[in-house]
Amino acid sequence: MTASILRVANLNKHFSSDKHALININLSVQPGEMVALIGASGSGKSTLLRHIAGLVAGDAASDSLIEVDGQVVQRRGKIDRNIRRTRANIGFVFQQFNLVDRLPVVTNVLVGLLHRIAWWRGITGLFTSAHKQLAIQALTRVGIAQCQAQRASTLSGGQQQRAAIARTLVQGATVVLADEPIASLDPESSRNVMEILTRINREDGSTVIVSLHQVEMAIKYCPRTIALHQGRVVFDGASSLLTPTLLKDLYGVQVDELFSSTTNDAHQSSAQFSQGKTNAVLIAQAA
Ligand SMILES: Nc1ncnc2c1ncn2[C@@H]1O[C@H](COP(=O)(O)OP(=O)(O)OP(=O)(O)O)[C@@H](O)[C@H]1O
Repeated sequence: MTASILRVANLNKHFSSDKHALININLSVQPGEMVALIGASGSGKSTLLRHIAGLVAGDAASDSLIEVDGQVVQRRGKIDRNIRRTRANIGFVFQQFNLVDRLPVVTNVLVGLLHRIAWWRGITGLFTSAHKQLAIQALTRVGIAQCQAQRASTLSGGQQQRAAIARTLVQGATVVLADEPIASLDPESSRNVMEILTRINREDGSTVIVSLHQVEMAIKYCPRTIALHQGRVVFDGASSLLTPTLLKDLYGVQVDELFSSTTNDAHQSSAQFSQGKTNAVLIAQAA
């Protein structure tokens, strides 16, 4: 059996005594999987992704462990001291793109190399022409090479998100964590970004974990879905098993938040849903 590329064991996170944001999370992901993380607002999606990237430490009281590609990210609430090296393999795509507005797109993409090149080149901006070629290749793959010299602030939201994905490409990340990458995009740009993530997953074999509000996007693009509800994993299985009945069981009235009413994808998936069966595995629903 292949070793997991991501392992999360016994992860708990309290932000305060009455805010238990992640409750006993256990999961593993195999190399090359494309996994959706769904859940209503506040269910813990961002918090979980930030723990996986080692940006936030879990509760010290839990016997927790997060490993990416065999490297410890954090254990028992302590970020590993080799986190910089581990993070070089983890690309993070944010909802708000996290580009430097006043810098050219190509320079923003080159930031992805900072983990891999001599520190003095990074701080002086002395990237080699081979580095720049790499950045342009990445921009070509995401379809915005023509924007390379523009300031990031002049791009549309969808283009900015594609530049952010190009940054993870030059980084050579084996695991891409995308935190609601389409939440602020129009339907066409959303589809575009999801298609690019799918291509990276299929062509490069990168493992992609993408948090989404819209369940129809999870079903369309991700073979596996992990659903969170109030900090707990309540479903982990094939996305095709997610039916309206199951989602209603899992989320009650909050289920409406998981469907976008305006996109074609939403209409297609409701039709697809009405033919579906409710035979999925529920996890910890009673807990
Ligand atoms: N730094 C923090 N301090 C206190 N509480 C926090 C902090 N970060 C997150 N939380 C709380 O933890 C819970 C999970 O938040 P999180 O942002 O992970 O949810 P989410 O599923 O990503 O939501 P959304 O879809 O709205 O982004 C929420 O109740 C949130 O208010």
